[in-house]
Amino acid sequence: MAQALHFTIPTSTPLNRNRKFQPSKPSIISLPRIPMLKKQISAVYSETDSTPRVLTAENGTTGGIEVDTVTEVEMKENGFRSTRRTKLVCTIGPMSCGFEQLEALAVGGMNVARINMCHGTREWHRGVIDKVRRLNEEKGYAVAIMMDTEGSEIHMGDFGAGATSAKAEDGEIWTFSVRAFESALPEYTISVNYDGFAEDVKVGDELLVDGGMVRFDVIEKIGPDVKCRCTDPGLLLPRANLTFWRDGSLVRERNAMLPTISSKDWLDIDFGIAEGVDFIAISFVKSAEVINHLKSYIAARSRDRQALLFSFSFVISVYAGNIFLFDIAVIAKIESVDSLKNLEEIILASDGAMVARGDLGAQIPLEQVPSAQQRIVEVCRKLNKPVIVASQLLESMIEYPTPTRAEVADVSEAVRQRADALMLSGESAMGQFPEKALTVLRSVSLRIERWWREEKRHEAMELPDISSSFSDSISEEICNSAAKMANNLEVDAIFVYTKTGHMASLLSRCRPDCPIFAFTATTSVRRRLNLQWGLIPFRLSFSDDMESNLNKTFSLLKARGMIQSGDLVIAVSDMLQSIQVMNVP
Ligand SMILES: Nc1ncnc2c1ncn2[C@@H]1O[C@H](COP(=O)(O)OP(=O)(O)O)[C@@H](O)[C@H]1O
Ligand SMILES: C=C(OP(=O)(O)O)C(=O)O
Ligand SMILES: [K+]
Ligand SMILES: [Mg+2]
Repeated sequence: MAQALHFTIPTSTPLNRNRKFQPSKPSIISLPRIPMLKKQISAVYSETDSTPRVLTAENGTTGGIEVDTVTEVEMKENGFRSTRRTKLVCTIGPMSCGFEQLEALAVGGMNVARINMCHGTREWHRGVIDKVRRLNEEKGYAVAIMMDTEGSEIHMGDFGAGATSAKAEDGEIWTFSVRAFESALPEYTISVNYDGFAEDVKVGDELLVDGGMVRFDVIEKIGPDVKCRCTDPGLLLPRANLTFWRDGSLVRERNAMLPTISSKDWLDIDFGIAEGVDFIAISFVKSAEVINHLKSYIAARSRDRQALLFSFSFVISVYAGNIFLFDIAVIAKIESVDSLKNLEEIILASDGAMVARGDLGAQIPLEQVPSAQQRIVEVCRKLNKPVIVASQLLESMIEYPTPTRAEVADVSEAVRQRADALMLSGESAMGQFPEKALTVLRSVSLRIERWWREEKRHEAMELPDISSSFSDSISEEICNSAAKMANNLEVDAIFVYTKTGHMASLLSRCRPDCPIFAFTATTSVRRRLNLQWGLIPFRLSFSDDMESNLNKTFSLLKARGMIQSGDLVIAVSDMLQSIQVMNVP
């Protein structure tokens, strides 16, 4: 196959009023041959019915194009230039787990549904996954699923007997105990999940619940029980995180030696792999090692699963660095002192990161959280990994229907930093107003993005070369150039035809002014792209013939009223590494 960089370059200056031009003959810059593994996409797995299927441009499952119903409506109403670039993650809990509630969130712009394995039963988690799947299949959404592990840090247990919270008042004496309680807890008693707790704490230590939402002084130790006096009153919520401090420093004793992935987490991970979740988020990551370990585990398990599903000798692993079609992306949660120390190596090893400000704010002084956030977002952008800003974005909306001004300012700061995604936790899991909270994230994102775009005040970020092969370098250069051209020519959209999503993510990394339409042949890649800034993922079966791909796309999108004749588009593809500039015919 031709290894060429195709530039279809306009003869006249393209920036006239209606940005139309007469294309000249394409000028072709020849590059050395690179093995492109063109045939390897010949078989892909259709996830809707568990039967392997051959997808080609001619006999694709739909012959059409799949896109979110919400995106489609938004694009028709506001024009695609003003679609939302920042993606939204919602934690699902008792207030959002019904089918109608999930649908309302999907309508409201939820791109990823997160289930937190700290809470709920296996049956409950499976129920949520099934409902999201059904929503995708029946209503055309591409909501991805993120499973968030519990991790082995110290936390309180449930209250038992259906109690959902307890109030600790100033001066009250509470017992934190490692005993196993059969039924309801005695009054003023909290169970602790970590057996070494009673040994590790000392009289005089300060005990912080949920990073300081409630504080206690340790006053006495009696066997498995630790008696504490409340010094800062507040609400105790089930499974809240516990840290203890001595002489102003976080105590990291034997608990620092707890494995990042506990035995319960491994069971949950097996469950996530079996269910085919899109993302697994790992709590309290300390180093890159654990991420590498998990990734090779997932790869091995996915291969087993593939072997099971395919008794035929299809080639299903599609070359893209080391990405497989069944791969589950691993998200490193940055929420500890160690994760900040090893930030670059952790991000490099992961497929994305989360600024988990809840626990992070319990491990470093609160006033250091904003700069840590800025640094994490920046490192992720440079290394081309999606980043989620999480926790307390709209905390007051758990109880109230409108956010505080400060919360809106916090959300807009994350949008201004151009994080890939924002996340709701308690607001959507157990708050009174999940949909309203999502609406606030959506409208603040849209407004701030537009404001910054119109003012052209984004400082350009120096993006380092990240490719490890010559072929990848070509893709990277193409994407950097395409994004720059898109801004200079003020094009309406960038189209990217991508098998693995890699080329789409490289474009997203450049944060261009226009939206990026990402066409991919597989539902799982499409769902995964839903976490990345500025990407509008479509499922489309396409071939290696760019001309026919473009014609097909134009006619399908035009038929649905999503683009118009005359719109100016830049198209790039990872099969025929090329950039083309053209008006929609
Ligand atoms: N599956 C669930 N079942 C019950 N409650 C949940 C569930 N998921 C989340 N929650 C509630 O929402 C709150 C916020 O969610 P999240 O931030 O994910 O957890 P945490 O506060 O434990 O870190 C939790 O403290 C819990 O009260
Ligand atoms: C997102 C976080 O993790 P979790 O809710 O699982 O504690 C956090 O700590 O901010
Ligand atoms: K968790
Ligand atoms: Mg956390």
